[in-house]
Amino acid sequence: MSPGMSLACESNIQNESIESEFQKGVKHLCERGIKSVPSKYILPVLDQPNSGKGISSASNSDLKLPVIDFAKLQGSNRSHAVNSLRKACEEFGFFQLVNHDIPRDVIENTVDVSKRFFELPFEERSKYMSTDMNSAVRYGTSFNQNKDAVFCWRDFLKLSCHHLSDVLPLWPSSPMDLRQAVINYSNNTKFLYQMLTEAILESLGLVDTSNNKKENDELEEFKDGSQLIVINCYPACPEPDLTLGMPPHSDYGLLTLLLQDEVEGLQIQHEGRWVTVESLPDSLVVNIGDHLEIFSNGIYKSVLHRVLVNPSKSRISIASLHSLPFNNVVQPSPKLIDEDNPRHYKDTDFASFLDYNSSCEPKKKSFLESRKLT
Ligand SMILES: O=C(O)CCC(=O)C(=O)O
Ligand SMILES: [Fe+2]
Repeated sequence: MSPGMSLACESNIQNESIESEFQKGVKHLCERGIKSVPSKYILPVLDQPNSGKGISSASNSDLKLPVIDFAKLQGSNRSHAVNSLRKACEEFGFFQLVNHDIPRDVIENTVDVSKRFFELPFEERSKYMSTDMNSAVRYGTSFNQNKDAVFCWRDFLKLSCHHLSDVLPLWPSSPMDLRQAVINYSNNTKFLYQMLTEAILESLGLVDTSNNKKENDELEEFKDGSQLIVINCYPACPEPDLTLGMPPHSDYGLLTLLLQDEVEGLQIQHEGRWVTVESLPDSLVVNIGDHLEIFSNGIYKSVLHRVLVNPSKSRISIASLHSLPFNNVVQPSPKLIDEDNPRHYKDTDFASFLDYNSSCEPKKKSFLESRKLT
């Protein structure tokens, strides 16, 4: 072998071992004391958070997400709250949910145990690493670490909650209280999801509320859907202007309920601007996913959002993603289609979303775009 070839081999081996280090996640990288962002995480200038690209960042005082009071949605005279919900879903695709009734200790325990999970030694966390998108438990990094050319500044733990008795033994056994804390949290968010779904169907005019009857075939199907808990960890980043915690994306399912800690970072796209979502004490952030945009035949929008990282503080968020049962077909509600409002989307299902994700680098709303009828 010529000396030149041997050098080329060595640098390939070096590149491969650096690549495999990145696969271990951002927390692992930070624990090794980096002072700058490695090139693997540096976005092309136009995709960097402050590049503009025709979209400016609004400050918090500028614009706020609508606030929906869950207690009022549950009351007997709820038509005003249902109207506010409809407006929030039409105009923002996102809202803050207050008075949601999840006990404070359930929330605090979930955030606390999530932080402790990410503080475990890498060897313990890595037991749950899997590149299989269908795995019931998956510890990973970036957005789609099998495909992303540039990595984002996020590690995550995904826990499928469906069917709980089958998947629970697969969830991390350490920290010892993780399973119980996440079960409590997921039961609470499932209940909220079910109540919100009922109110959302009502806001679309799809539930017969006369005589206190709540009749709707879709309601039962929605209520019994799938649930995935995603715990996101965004370590403090030495150069936050060069990278993102999550790239602009929309969520695939029906509804996402998000708990963020006190560190802000989430931004949503609204009227051509990036709007920072305030961290309101005791609230949850709720957003419409692709499936609900399809089901509502485009009346409600699944909105692009992204996550900025912080120069000094690590951030935790916990997303509860709700969708239809795995094999169900998602289609625009026939009741929302008529001559004036033709069908805007093709049928889809969760499996085709996964296929799409495994076959290409997910870019922004491309899955939803692929379901649109022209
Ligand atoms: O961390 C956040 O604030 C947002 C997380 C998110 O968008 C997601 O998990 O899909
Ligand atoms: Fe999201």
